Amino acid sequence: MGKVFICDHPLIQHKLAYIRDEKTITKDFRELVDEVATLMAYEITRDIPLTDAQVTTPVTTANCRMISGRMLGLIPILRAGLGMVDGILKLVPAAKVGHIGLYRDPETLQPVEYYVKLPTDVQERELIVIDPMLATGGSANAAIELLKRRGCSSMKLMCLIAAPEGIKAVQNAHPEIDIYVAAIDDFLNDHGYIVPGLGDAGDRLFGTK
Ligand SMILES: O=P(O)(O)OC[C@H]1O[C@H](OP(=O)(O)OP(=O)(O)O)[C@H](O)[C@@H]1O
Ligand SMILES: O=c1cc[nH]c(=O)[nH]1
Ligand SMILES: [Mg+2]
Repeated sequence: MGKVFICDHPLIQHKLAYIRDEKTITKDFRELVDEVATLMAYEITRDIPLTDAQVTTPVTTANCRMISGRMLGLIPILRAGLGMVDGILKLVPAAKVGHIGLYRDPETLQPVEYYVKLPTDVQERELIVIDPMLATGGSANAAIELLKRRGCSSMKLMCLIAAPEGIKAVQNAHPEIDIYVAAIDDFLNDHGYIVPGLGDAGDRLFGTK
């Protein structure tokens, strides 16, 4: 079974409190999500393999370790996943970015696909599927299934806030996937919103409500 990692670094938790706050304006919300994404990227890249390398310093030769192996791919689920991309790219600027456009039908809560554009070598990359909110898990599962259908085999899921229902849904459908979150909240309300959550991440990022 894939693991669930709670990124409980004090800086992440402090910023998450402001992100949740209904008084936080769009500009600050966007900046805070970007900052938390950078901090979470530090955690999610912790197991990237290293190989020995020698570097010539101005003094002598240094035995170093450098990143080797498969390159990263970031897969934000539109729209809200976009808010975390730049923050991760600050740490891994060579990562390529693929976009999966999904919106959740407000009645059925089922994800509706409207856009897909992936790097041509996506199958060869270690992927991070990015979405601030894991509610029912329908959107994350749809994105992961789409990537698997395209031949992708190695991926992690990165969210700011998850509902227990969403974690269960991803674990049932994709038991091998590790999930990184800043917080696991209490439950979903009747409209499929995470409680206490932060409201609609896309609307708060882009000021659409
Ligand atoms: O786990 P789920 O129940 O599928 O819900 C989570 C999804 O809902 C939100 O997207 P939304 O449909 O609001 O689209 P948006 O990002 O364009 O606002 C959120 O960003 C996730 O993609
Ligand atoms: O709480 C929620 C649930 C789904 N999507 C959001 O943006 N927020
Ligand atoms: Mg939304």
